[in-house]
Amino acid sequence: MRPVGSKYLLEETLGRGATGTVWRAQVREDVSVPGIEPGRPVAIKVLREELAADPDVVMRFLRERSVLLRLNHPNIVRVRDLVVEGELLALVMDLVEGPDLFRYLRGNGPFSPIAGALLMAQIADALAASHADGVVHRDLKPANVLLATSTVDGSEQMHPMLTDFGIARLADSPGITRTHEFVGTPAYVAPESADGRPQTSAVDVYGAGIMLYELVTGRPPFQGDNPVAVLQAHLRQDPERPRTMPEPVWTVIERCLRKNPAERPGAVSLANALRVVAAGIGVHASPAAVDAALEVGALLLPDPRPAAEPGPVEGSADPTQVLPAGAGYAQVFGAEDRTQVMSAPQGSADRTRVMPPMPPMPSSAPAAPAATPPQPESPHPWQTQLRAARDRNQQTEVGYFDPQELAAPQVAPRPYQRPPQPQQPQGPAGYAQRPPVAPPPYQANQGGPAGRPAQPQPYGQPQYQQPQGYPPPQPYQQQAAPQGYPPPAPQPVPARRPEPAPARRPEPPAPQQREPQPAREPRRRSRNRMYIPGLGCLKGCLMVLLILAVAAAALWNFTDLPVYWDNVRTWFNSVSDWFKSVNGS
Ligand SMILES: Nc1ncnc2c1ncn2[C@@H]1O[C@H](COP(=O)(O)OP(=O)(O)OP(=O)(O)O)[C@@H](O)[C@H]1O
Repeated sequence: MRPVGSKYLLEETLGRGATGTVWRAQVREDVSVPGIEPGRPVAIKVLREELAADPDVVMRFLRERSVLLRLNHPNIVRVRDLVVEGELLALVMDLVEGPDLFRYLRGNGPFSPIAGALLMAQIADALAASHADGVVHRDLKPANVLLATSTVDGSEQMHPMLTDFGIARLADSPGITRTHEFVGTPAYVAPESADGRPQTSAVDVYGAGIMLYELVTGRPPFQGDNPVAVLQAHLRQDPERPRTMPEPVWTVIERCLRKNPAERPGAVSLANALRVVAAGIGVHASPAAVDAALEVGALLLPDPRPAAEPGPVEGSADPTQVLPAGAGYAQVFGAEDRTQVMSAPQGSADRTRVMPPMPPMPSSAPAAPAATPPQPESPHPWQTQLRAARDRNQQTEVGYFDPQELAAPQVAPRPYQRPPQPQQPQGPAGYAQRPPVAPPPYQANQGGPAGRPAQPQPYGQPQYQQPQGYPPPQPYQQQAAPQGYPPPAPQPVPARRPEPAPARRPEPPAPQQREPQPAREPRRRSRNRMYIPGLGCLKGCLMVLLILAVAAAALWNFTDLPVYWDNVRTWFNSVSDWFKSVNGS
């Protein structure tokens, strides 16, 4: 066993990411660490040398210590200790026995919409708690959700736990990232992060929307040949509703993926909405639950700022990590942004900006004032690290882009500012009137129990599993992609996945500020679809027989065939008569 710091012994590697290596470890017998029972194994994330050698990262590490240690929620992996010793930076966490969600998805295929919604509801709970504490995750993705498994009454249960809080921000240091780089994972990066606008907790809600889409379909909504293409898709493309996705699930995803962060729901309302959706799309959902699910848009309000928000923590080293009690935006904006320790040019935005200049977006996102274009710099050694061979393909990236392509920077960043304030309710105003709803529309493929309670609950593995028809893990397999970015996944929805019954209400119209798109006619299908093996072959055979019959009739009527046929019969009769006469004699 390898010692790390003076208190821990590393046992074995659990995995490696862009920011460090995670080890299974133990506390030395002769020391005691608050919160860690003696003998209990822990997970230790040893940050990469580049990070540990960066004085700015060390400074952040120390400053954010109290915040990271304070995050305490059933769906957040608890950080127990931060080690800063010599050249070593490490986070000591609770050890989670179980796969991460990325691996689970790759091995088991997508979740049913109900299971996906309930899983994301728990992750939204975790986000709500951290946002209330002023902490934005900034790197939400399946690889950062660990599934704690336990056996209850003989069945395996899973419990999602969000990890890597604050790590993206730690890595987002001037010594590590440079003017044209960003920290994040392109498939999950919010548009405002991609083009350098200020980031708020809405970036996490965007990431949650991407994740929900991926949980239910098996692939993220925006893909491209390279990171820039993916980021451009985040900025410009509207996500497309998959054919098989229930309407309420799509409503939630579409709202989370709004280009304008102010139009996205807060994490609290997202969690509530997801539970309402899960309760209303099951086979046995009551009409009231179905109705509620179809009206879920009305629940997706921007951050409602619950009354029980914590005030500023006395003595907090980094006030921007903590929500000022009762403070509005003006107060936060008016305060000096102490997190801006980066040596960015005056007036530049968060250095997480990376995108090349984009034409004005169709969304209502506020236009950015132009500023001095950043100066070119040579690639940082950190990039070399990122290009190194990895055993995973959902790496957090520090991207580097041609400065000529960069978008003009904007106002100073507020990476940890208050989440968006409540705005006008984003109710169903923008949606078509809902026609009368009869029976639950998603009965065809939902297996949820009747009236599933809208509350967090442990997930049994069977609930999540989509045992049939999921394509093998090609969508996630590493392909030749620059900088280790996950390659675009193939499109197919699992072939044998049952489809939901046709939607009972018209497609909601595209949000007002989006580019007009040709309306897609919902595919009409019989309500009682049944798959009969060999039906296609049978139809083909019948068709061939029909053609032969028509051809024979035509030959008979329009050619001399009857004459030839009479001749043949005559010859046949004379031959048979001859045989009879021979036999008779
Ligand atoms: N607390 C933990 N308990 C058990 N395993 C963990 C824990 N934290 C991380 N791991 C495992 O370690 C591996 C690497 O974790 P890490 O967070 O570095 O990966 P990552 O999220 O893919 O990296 P990055 O986001 O930096 O690209 C993951 O596969 C995860 O399963």
